Amino acid sequence: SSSRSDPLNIIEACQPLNFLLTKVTGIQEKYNRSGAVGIKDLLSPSLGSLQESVQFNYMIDIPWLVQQYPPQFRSKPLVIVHGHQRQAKMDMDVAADHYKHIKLVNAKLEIMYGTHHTKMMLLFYDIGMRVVIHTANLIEKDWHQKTQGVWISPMFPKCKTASDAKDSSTNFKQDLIQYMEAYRTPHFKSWLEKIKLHDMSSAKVHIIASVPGRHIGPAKQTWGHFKLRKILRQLGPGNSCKSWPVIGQFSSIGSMGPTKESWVYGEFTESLATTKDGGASLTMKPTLKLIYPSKDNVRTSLEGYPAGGSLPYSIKTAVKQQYMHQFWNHWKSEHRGRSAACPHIKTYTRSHPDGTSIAWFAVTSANLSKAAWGALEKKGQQLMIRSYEIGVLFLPQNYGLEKFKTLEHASEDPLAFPVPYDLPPTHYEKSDRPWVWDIPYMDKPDTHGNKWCPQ
Ligand SMILES: CC(C)c1cccc2c(O)c(C(=O)O)cnc12
Repeated sequence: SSSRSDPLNIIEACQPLNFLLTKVTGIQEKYNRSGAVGIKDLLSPSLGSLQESVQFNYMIDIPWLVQQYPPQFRSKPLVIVHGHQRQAKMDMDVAADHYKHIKLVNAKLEIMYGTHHTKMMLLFYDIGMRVVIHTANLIEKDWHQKTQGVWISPMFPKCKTASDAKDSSTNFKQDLIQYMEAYRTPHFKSWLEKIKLHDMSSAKVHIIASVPGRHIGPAKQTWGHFKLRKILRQLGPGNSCKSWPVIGQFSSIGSMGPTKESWVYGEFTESLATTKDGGASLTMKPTLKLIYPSKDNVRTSLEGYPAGGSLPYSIKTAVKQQYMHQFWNHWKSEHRGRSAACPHIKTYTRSHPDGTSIAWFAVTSANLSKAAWGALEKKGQQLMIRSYEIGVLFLPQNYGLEKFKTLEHASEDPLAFPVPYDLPPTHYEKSDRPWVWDIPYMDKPDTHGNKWCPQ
């Protein structure tokens, strides 16, 4: 249909960046009408005649997920890739038993505390396939009143022979195949054969992924923040951006070590600050700005304190890293109407100090943690990663540009980048505290008049 709300029109209107936010219940419709999708839009018949799909995720409510598929696709073969073990794995097996079209694949997690965070959909149609890389769990509340990110590929045409099925200039297909091969599971054999028969030359993003392991040699640059460093070294901004702040935005924080140089303002910032051919560590490190909801951002959000149930920053970790306070900035998204839609999206970017342009942008499942991005061990010889993560990196030259203007400050430019939050970021006040999920908040009620008493 020709209506703007038809899912295919939403997808086509967001080309060539194809970066969307999820629809939010309870904000003005104008902020959901363009640049936003719901899960039913992504699975809509108007995007293609679905034959089968693969859902990679962390939290999956199987009955709810099945209901998000349109009736005519609801019994097409569905593979769910998850990382649950022990009781949670058994619970998944029981839930899936009720559906004969569903098969479960259990990702190997051989390093302690690793999780399968990756959120990706492989949608196979009659004429081709789409890849969706996003940040939302497959549970209702992740698609209700949060800010989530979605990158959706163009339709990748199915080819008759593998030689017709080209890759993109960003090696998207090769990197997707390499990521799936890293699961080392025979269940992926048929999917990998199918993927190889698709022409992915239209993909304009780079894949930045993580797989569990102690990666050495070339593998050290294949995953995590060293993959980002490798791409930025080859194709990143020039030295003109040396003074531009690097920005991280996420929904959880791991243990960063005893000082800022231990990891976050050490190896991690060095990767975010990498420029083409110029050594990031040779000259001064740029300002690091971290966007994470304050206690008041959560209290005044649409969900109220319960939004904090998806912001699992623990007090025992927070007390060990008070030095993080210098980096905190509010969650603020006035220009997208989402200041009250707590972020579950994770993004990383490098922005001009005035916020009018950015040098690159990444959206990913990876929070601010060594488990997700990797941490150097053995005198820098190996990069240890605990979890599966996947994200996409947008570089301006893949769109014929030097830099991206930001949509917030250049609203008519079709190539202006739709950054999900307001730039420049707003630093916490002295009295602000980062949201911590396992301590009580009894002083002020939230938007629903409730307090927060976790136990
Ligand atoms: C601490 C763990 C169990 C947790 C709590 C709340 C929300 C979480 C979440 O949203 C993810 C994810 O999205 O991958 C992953 N772990 C989450």
